Amino acid sequence: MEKKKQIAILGATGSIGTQALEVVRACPERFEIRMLSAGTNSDLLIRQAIEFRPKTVAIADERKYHEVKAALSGVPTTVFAGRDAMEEAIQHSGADIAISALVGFAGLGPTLAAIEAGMDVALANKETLVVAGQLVMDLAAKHGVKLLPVDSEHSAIFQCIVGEEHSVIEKIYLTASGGPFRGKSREYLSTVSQEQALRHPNWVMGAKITIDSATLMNKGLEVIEAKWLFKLQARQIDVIVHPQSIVHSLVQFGDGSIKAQLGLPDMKLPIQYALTYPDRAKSNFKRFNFAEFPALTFEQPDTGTFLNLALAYRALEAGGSMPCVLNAANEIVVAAFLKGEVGFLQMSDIISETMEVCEHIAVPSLVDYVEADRRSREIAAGLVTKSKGIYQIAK
Ligand SMILES: NC(=O)C1=CN([C@@H]2O[C@H](COP(=O)(O)OP(=O)(O)OC[C@H]3O[C@@H](n4cnc5c(N)ncnc54)[C@H](OP(=O)(O)O)[C@@H]3O)[C@@H](O)[C@H]2O)C=CC1
Ligand SMILES: CC(=O)[C@@H](O)[C@H](O)COP(=O)(O)O
Ligand SMILES: [Mn+2]
Repeated sequence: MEKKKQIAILGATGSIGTQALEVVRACPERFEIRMLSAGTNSDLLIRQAIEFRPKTVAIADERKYHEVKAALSGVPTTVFAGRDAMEEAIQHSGADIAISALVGFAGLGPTLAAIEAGMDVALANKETLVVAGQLVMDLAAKHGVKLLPVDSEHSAIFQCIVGEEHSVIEKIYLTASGGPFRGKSREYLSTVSQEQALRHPNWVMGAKITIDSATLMNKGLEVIEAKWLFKLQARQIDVIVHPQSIVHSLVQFGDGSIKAQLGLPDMKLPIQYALTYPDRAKSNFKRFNFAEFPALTFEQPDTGTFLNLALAYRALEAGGSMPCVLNAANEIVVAAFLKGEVGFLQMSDIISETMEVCEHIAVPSLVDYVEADRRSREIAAGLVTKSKGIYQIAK
C-alpha cells in the first residue's frame, strides 16, 4: 500500500479549494489533508477542519483567531492567524504538496513558503507566476520541487507534452471561452453591470477570475503563466477563442502535428491530475457526450474591443517588474468595478496608464516586486478615484 499524499490547501474555502477537497473526499485511500487556510471565512474553515482534521490551519483575518481556536478545541490542529499565518501553517504542516489556490498577489508569499519547505506545488494561483515568474521558477529549481499546473489550459498543455522533448514544441494555443461579452461592441460594453460580467458562460469560479474572463485579462495572465511553466517565448503562445470550453488547449509540434486535451469544463480533473501526476487516477467525473456538443468552434479574439490581452503581451515583452505592475493595477480595477466605482471599459484604460507611469525595474528582487505591487496599486487607485466621479455622473 503506497503512502498517502499529504496535502496543504492555501485558499481552502474558495472555488478551487472546495473542489480540491471534493477530489480528496473521493480518494481517501490516496490523499490526506495536513493544512487548510482561509482569508475570512471562519465558518467554512472550521467545518473543513473538523471533517479533515489537518495538522495546521491558518486564518488571515486575525479577529477570527479565538473563534476558530475555540471551535477546534477537540481537534488536534494548531491554529495560526494573521499576516504570516499561512507561511507558518505551511512550514509546520509536513505536507508533500501544496495546492496554491489563493487569489491574486496574496498567493505569492505562501507559495514561496511552500517551495522553501520543499513541497511540490499544484498551482492554480496564476498571479504568482505573472508577478514573479523568474524568481518562482528559480526557487523551485533550487529546492528540486515540481510546479504542477492546475489552471485548465496549462493542465491541458502539460498533459499534451508528456513524453515529448521540449525542443519539438513549436507553439501552443491557449483556448479562451470569450466570456459573457463575446461578440459585443465597445458601445455595449460601456454600460454592462457587475451582474452581467459575473455570468460566465461555462465555468463557476471566484469573482476576480470571472471578471478577468469577461475582460480577457484572464487569458493575458495565462499567456504569462504559460511562458514560465513551459519555458516559451511570447511568439510561441497564441490565444484562440473556443466558446464551448471543451478543448482546454492545444500544442503544435515541429512536424505540424497538433495535440489537444478535451473534457467537460470541470476543474476537479486538472486538480486531480496535478495531485496524482505522473499517475492518471480513475474518477467518476461526468463524461463528455458528443451528442451534446455537435459543433466545437474556434475564432480569433477581438483584441480591438478587449484591450487587456494586448496589455498582457506588452507587459510580457517589457519583462522585469512590468507583469507585476499589470497584475496589481488589474486587481485594483477589478475590485473597483465590482464595487460599481468604474465601468467595464475603464478597467483597461487605468491598467494601461498605470503601466505607462509606474517605474520599471529590469531585474527585480522579491523586495522590488513587493514595492512594484504597492506602487502600482497606489497609482491605479488614484486613477480610480479620478475617474469615479466621471463614471458615476455618466451613469
Ligand atoms: N475557480 C476556478 O475555477 C479557477 C481558478 N483559477 C485561479 O485559482 C486561484 C483561486 O481562484 P478561486 O478559487 O476562483 O478564488 P476564490 O475567490 O473563490 O477563493 C480564494 C481563496 O483565497 C482566500 N483568500 C483570498 N484573499 C486572501 C488573502 N488576502 N489572504 C488569505 N486568503 C485569501 C479566500 O478565503 P475566504 O473564502 O475566506 O475569502 C479563498 O479561500 C486564482 O488565482 C484563479 O485565477 C484558475 C483556474 C480556474
Ligand atoms: C477554468 C479555467 O481555467 C479558467 O481560467 C477559465 O479558462 C476561464 O475561462 P476563460 O477562457 O473565459 O478565461
Ligand atoms: Mn484557465
